[in-house]
Amino acid sequence: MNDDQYYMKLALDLAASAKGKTNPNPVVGAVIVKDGVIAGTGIHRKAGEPHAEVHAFKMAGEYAEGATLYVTLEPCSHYGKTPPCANLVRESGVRRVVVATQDPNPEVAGRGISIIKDAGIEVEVGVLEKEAQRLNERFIHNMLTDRPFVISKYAMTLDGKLATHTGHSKWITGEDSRHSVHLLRDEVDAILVGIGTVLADDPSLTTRLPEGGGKNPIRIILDSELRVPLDAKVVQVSDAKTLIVTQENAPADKMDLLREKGIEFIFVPKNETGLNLKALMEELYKKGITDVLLEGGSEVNASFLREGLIDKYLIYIAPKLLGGRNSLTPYTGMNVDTMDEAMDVSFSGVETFGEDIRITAYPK
Ligand SMILES: Nc1c(/N=C/[C@H](O)[C@H](O)[C@H](O)COP(=O)(O)O)[nH]c(=O)[nH]c1=O
Ligand SMILES: Nc1c(N[C@@H]2O[C@H](COP(=O)(O)O)[C@@H](O)[C@H]2O)[nH]c(=O)[nH]c1=O
Ligand SMILES: [Zn+2]
Repeated sequence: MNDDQYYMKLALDLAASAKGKTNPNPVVGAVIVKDGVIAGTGIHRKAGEPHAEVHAFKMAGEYAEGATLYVTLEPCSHYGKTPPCANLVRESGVRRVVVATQDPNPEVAGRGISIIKDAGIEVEVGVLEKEAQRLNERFIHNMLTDRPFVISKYAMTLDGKLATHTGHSKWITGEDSRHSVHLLRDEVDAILVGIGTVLADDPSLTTRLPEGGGKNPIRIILDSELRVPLDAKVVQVSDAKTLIVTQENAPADKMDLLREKGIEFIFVPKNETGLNLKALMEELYKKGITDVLLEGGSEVNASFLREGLIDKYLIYIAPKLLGGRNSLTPYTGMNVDTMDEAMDVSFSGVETFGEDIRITAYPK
């Protein structure tokens, strides 16, 4: 690893410490190095607050003169909630700027780099670019599609079952896995399940971290016939906000009852295969939802898979075997006739949580 990679790795680790806290903004880390000594570091902590570069320059002070700036995302060039970092960099006195990856935000998209280059400052782009893009996969997806980043997460036994044939599923995975799921919930804007899971598990879908803290994502329930029980845990909005996705012609009196309990509704037209999920995703993004943790169940998983709306897979596998002719599998209802119609993914990593493993995969 050369010096540039060393300092960029540090900037990436700094950025990653704010993962899930800066939505809808990306996470960004900045490191200023002068004569081989780190003179300033900065991270973007929250949308609307100063950017990473601002913190780093404040800390570096006059050491910025003749220094090198390492930043995990191209310095911004627009007036969002904060002034453009590219101007700050131009006036800072730095001699060299190393950028991990360009900012795909159409407001920036290379303009930040040009402003800095035009000022005669040496700029290098692409150091640890893959790592930087993976870290901001959610933000990059938002900028390229104007849709939330959808993570399909489920827990299954070694023989691929979500529950026994009686529907019993508590628990498939152990404490460590379930804790990591709550860490995921803390990071995402919304969690989405189908009415089937609500009826089967009566889940709370809240974030419960033993260390406390953590925020509750917005709970989105796909319920086109409005079958949700009035006493379901997800209807208790004191815990977390709940959005029910249903049809305009769902029973009005039940909708009124639920509205009185603080439930909000999104109406999405039904097409031949069910609710129009692409339209739903676009609508959710307009409401500021930048990522969705899809927690099933098997029918909803299958419909998102069929629509090509899954952007990342987090699959927990427990060292258990259930068998069962009718036991639920992760994408029930998604059926193809021959292997060449299979949906391909690429495995990107395997981690262990207690006795379980978690596979991370991406659509091909
Ligand atoms: N059954 C299992 C899971 N089950 C996930 C269910 O779909 C549902 O999200 C849970 O019941 C959520 O409950 P609550 O929100 O915590 O009250 N998920 C897991 O990671 N492991 C399992 O063993
Ligand atoms: N967080 C971040 C950047 N984020 C960029 O700026 C946009 C948000 O601008 P604003 O609304 O002013 O916060 C965001 O969409 C992304 O393009 N840029 C940077 O130079 N450094 C940072 O630390
Ligand atoms: Zn900026």
